[in-house]
This record gives sequence, C-alpha cells and structure tokens, in this order.
Amino acid sequence: MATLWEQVRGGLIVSCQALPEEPLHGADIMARMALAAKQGGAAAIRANGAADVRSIKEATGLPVIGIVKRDYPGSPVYITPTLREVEELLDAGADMIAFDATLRARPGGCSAAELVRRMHGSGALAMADVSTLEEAIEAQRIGADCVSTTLSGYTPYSVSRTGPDYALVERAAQRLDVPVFAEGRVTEPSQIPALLARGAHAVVVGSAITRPQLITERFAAAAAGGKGAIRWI
Ligand SMILES: CC(=O)N[C@H](C=O)[C@@H](O)[C@H](O)[C@H](O)COP(=O)(O)O
Repeated sequence: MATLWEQVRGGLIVSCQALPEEPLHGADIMARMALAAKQGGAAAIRANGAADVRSIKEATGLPVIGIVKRDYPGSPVYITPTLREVEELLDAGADMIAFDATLRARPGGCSAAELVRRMHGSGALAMADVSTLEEAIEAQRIGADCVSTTLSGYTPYSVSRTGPDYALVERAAQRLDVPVFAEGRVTEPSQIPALLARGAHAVVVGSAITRPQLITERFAAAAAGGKGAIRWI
C-alpha cells in the first residue's frame, strides 16, 4: 500500500473547515464537502475538530490531517495548542496531526516536542505549521515529519501577503530534509505548479474551495466594481 507521502506527492490537499460561526459548520456538512473534494481529485483532507475528522474519514476513506482550533486565554497559539487537542485527534483517528510550531509559548507550558512525541507514540504523523524558516528548521529538529507554511502572514513577525508565500516554500524545501507543504492563500490553480516547482511536496487549499461565503464575496465585489480580494479566516 502506498504511504501517505506517496499518496499526496505532487497533489492537492483540501482543507474542509467551517468554524461554529460559519454557515457550513457541522460534521455532516464537512463530510459532504470532503466527499466533493475527493470527487474533484483531492488526495487528502485537512479538517478541524475530532467530530469532523471522524465523519470525513468515514465518508471519504482519504488520509486526514487533523487540527483542533482552540483559544486559550492569554495565548495567541490556537492550532492544536496542547496535549488535550492531540488526544482528541488521536482518538478520532487522524492520520496526521498539524500543530502550531511557532516558537511562541504554548498554553499550559507544554513543548512542541512533547506534542510530537505523543503523536508518534500512537502512530500518527506530525505536521508543523510554521510562519518562518527559523520555525521550520526547529520543527524538523524536534522530530516533526513535515512542515506546512500555514502560519506565514498570521504571526506578528511574519510578512503579510495577499498570495502564497513562495519564498518560504522554496527556502524551506531547499534547507529541510522533511517534506514541505505549501498552505495559505492559494486562490488560483495556476499557483499550484509554481509552488510544486519551488519544492512543495503537495499544496493545501482551503477557503478558495470550501468557504462559499468568501468565494461569493469575490464575485459580489467584482459585480460591485471592486477588485474581489478574498478575506481569510
Ligand atoms: C491561519 C489559519 O488559521 N489557517 C487555518 C489552518 O488550518 C485555516 O483556516 C486555513 O483555511 C487553512 O490553513 C488553508 O488556508 P487557506 O484557507 O488560505 O487556503
């Protein structure tokens, strides 16, 4: 059987996420969204929350990269911040768990290395969500199986862009031995070969495929004579 790395190499991973305040929130709806993504050619799915991970795995049979977004008072770290979220995702059967691998203090003081050890202890792979090359290097050092550029533009010290962070993908792919995933603000199919050419193992696309309210905004803005920029969640 092909490994997860072989299954996704050079392919598209679709992030199917709807937060409680979004119209499509709900595990049943996300499972249908993920099935549509599978029919369209997604090689794997990224999902938020144990309930969504379970229902998406059941509906699609695709590898699932799980996260739990949870806010803790006083901490900016919200993507799988603590062991509690890791346990929830292991219990749900996530094949890979993505976590905030920035160098910021985590709520409760647990280290990123501890999270990775816990994932590996149950046979799950660890995806480090980073915003800079320094964080990517440190993530590899502590044992992460891959890195994703998810948080580029979402930490106060990383450069905010309107499109994907091509430079981080390229520099991380050159520097690291582990696979590098391109994620964040991919809005056009034409960006994908450009990211793969810079060394991305695969590309993760979310909002531009699975957040219809944001997709609609682009068209509505264009109808109103605006440029149709996309907002991000
Ligand atoms: C920064 C953050 O919280 N990113 C989240 C991580 O899971 C998701 O909200 C994004 O949708 C995902 O990364 C895919 O990116 P985009 O939706 O830009 O294609």
